[in-house]
Amino acid sequence: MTGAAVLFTGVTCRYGRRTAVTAVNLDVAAGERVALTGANGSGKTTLLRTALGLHPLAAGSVTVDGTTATTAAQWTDRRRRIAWMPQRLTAGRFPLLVGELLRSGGHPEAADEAAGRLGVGGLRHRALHALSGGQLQRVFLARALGAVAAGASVLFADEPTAALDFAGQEQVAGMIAALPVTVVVVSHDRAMTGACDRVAEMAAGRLRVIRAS
Ligand SMILES: Nc1ncnc2c1ncn2[C@@H]1O[C@H](COP(=O)(O)OP(=O)(O)OP(=O)(O)O)[C@@H](O)[C@H]1O
Repeated sequence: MTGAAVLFTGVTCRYGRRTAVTAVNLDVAAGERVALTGANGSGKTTLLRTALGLHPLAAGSVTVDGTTATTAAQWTDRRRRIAWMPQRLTAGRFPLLVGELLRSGGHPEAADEAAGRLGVGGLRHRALHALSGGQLQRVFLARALGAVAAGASVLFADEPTAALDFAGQEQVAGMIAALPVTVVVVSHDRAMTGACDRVAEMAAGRLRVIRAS
């Protein structure tokens, strides 16, 4: 048992024979906001995806709210605990509408309300693959806010402001920082990293430095 809301211990991930993440240890306290930074390809996305079960662990463990995930039921529970904002759409041209994605977070009303605040409320009947990068990030955040309203205690966000205009960067960073959850956010945007308590920097798959923001 641990006091950390999210605990990475010796996390190592591989793509084939190539190691992308090496022995990462990171503990994130409940309610803390940690920004993950570092060079392109340093393993930030892979680290978050592993905690969500989207990429296998080669070694180490990840606990969320004190629990590990191995069985299918535990993974389902893990995904309910974590609201996830991916960097981009990885399901390709799967015919999913914005409204369907918003509902999938578990709290359609909260997601709809957030979509309205984020200026994408009118896009419910649009196919996801027909959105611009910035519109898609706003929809992902609205879904994540729905997931938080449905009970998620953690937000993982991968470059949530990267495709946004300046006003959007400020708005989204502010909305993420105001959430009453534990946050791990991959970002190089000052508005976002400045709203975090700590910055953890990765280099070549390893966690190099952790400092106060
Ligand atoms: N599906 C994949 N197959 C093979 N290698 C991959 C795959 N995804 C990522 N990699 C490699 O794993 C390493 C870590 O990638 P990752 O996407 O985790 O880095 P990142 O720090 O998030 O990068 P960025 O800042 O560019 O988003 C990189 O060398 C990348 O090329």
